[in-house]
Amino acid sequence: MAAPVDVPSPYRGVSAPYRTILGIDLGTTSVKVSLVDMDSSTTVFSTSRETEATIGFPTDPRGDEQDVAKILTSLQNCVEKIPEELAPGVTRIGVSGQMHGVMLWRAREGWHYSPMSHRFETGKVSRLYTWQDGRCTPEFLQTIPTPRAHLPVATGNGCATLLWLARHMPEALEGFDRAGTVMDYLVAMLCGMELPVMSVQNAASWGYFDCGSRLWNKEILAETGFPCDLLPRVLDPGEIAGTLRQPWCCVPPRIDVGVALGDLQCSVLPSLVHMGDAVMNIGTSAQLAFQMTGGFLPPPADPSSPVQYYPYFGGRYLAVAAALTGGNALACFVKMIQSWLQDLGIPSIQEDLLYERLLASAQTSGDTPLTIVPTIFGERHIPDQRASASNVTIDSLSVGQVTRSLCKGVAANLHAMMPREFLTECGVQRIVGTGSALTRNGILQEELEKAYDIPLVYSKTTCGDAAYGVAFAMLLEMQKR
Ligand SMILES: Nc1ncnc2c1ncn2[C@@H]1O[C@H](COP(=O)(O)OP(=O)(O)OP(=O)(O)O)[C@@H](O)[C@H]1O
Ligand SMILES: O=C(CO)[C@@H](O)[C@H](O)[C@H](O)[C@H](O)CO
Repeated sequence: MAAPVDVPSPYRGVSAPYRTILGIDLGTTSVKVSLVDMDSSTTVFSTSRETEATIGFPTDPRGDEQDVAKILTSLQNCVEKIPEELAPGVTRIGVSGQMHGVMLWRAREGWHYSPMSHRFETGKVSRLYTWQDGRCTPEFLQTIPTPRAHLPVATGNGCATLLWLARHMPEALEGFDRAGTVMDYLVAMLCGMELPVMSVQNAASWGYFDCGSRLWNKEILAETGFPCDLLPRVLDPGEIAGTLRQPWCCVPPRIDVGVALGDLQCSVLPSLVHMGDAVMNIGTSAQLAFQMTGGFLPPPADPSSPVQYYPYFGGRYLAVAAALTGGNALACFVKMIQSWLQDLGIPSIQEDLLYERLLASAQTSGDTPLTIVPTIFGERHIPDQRASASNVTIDSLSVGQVTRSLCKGVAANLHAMMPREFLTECGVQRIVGTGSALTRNGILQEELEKAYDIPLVYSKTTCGDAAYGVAFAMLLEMQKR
């Protein structure tokens, strides 16, 4: 292991206007960073970048893979934007991000640090096999052992992906001796850790993890030839994983870094302040979640149930409808229009402008009989279902009507997974809407309000960001100690 680099003079004895926690979210579409003031819990700086990390030709046609180097570059470009006067005040780092996914790296060769630029570069790493990866078909899932866990295993879950790779593409595992989510890799890199650690939240999202005993199902996995040595040690949410070894971009060294958390738990935490509230977060995917009372124990695994119980904070659980269909359905529509324009030799239109025009035409189109089921990625409880359109009439094909029915379809899909009646029976009286795919889309808001017909309020501040949420989680943890 390399010796820690000396603290450069700019970090010595500098006082900053705020003492802050740096929250990082490694999302599927974008990375976000938030500096949260420890006294007021407010955001004093935030920025984000689209990673454009998706690889065009994955190793399996049903796969969904991202380039880890692009994610790291986008993140460091964000961190470098932290204003000079705020950087010395960073006292802790919290990391959250896309759950379920898995990447591999080689110990001591997984990254390189440049003492000149204070930036890292990726070394010997695999691609990131994301939560949207579809190679573990229902047929494949039937051939793998039943886990001893309350969460069923679905395609895109880390352990299922590793099992698939071990069986069908063993060369993809060769040369690697470490694995984790991309967030665990980042934490290991920042802290110079020989072995990565993972939180209960992300371990549960990989499958084959028993939240009760906090143990991996190693004996079950070992029988299948699964490389159990790759499974990281598991910590509780809020625990410290290590210490930042070197100055990183503008962030001073020797500050604590928390074990990486799930984006789902972090994005709902700041908004779930009242019992009786549920949080609806729509980013690349969509989740509707509320907190179960202390002492609640989840029922045994039921893969056909659209509601699952995810580990939250302090040993509690969240009831969650985690739809694979969210902003990605609209993003797919936008990409389709752009590629049609290109194929037809018509000048392309900027993405943000296209969203603006589509949403404006849906605003004037009013209701429509056209029905779109937008489940292009299937859903975990119905993996074979794909998107479809019905009730297509000659006068329901305007761009505004198609956009509106797509939004209506995203709302209907979430409502089918966790309907209004389920929420009210569980005491939910209000929904807090967060996530940029929801807060930027007035049509989606209208359609959700119609579908749910219970008060829906929107959190337009950064409170709904997982980057803010993970910083907030660390702040709560510090206040407890
Ligand atoms: N200009 C825009 N106007 C409205 N919606 C947009 C616009 N640009 C992107 N979106 C929506 O936002 C979604 C991406 O949201 P976001 O950046 O929050 O993703 P993310 O943080 O990577 O998601 P997640 O946290 O789920 O991984 C896209 O899928 C798209 O539906
Ligand atoms: O959207 C994601 C990443 O960008 C996922 O991690 C989801 O937020 C979510 O964690 C999942 O669908 C819950 O099971």
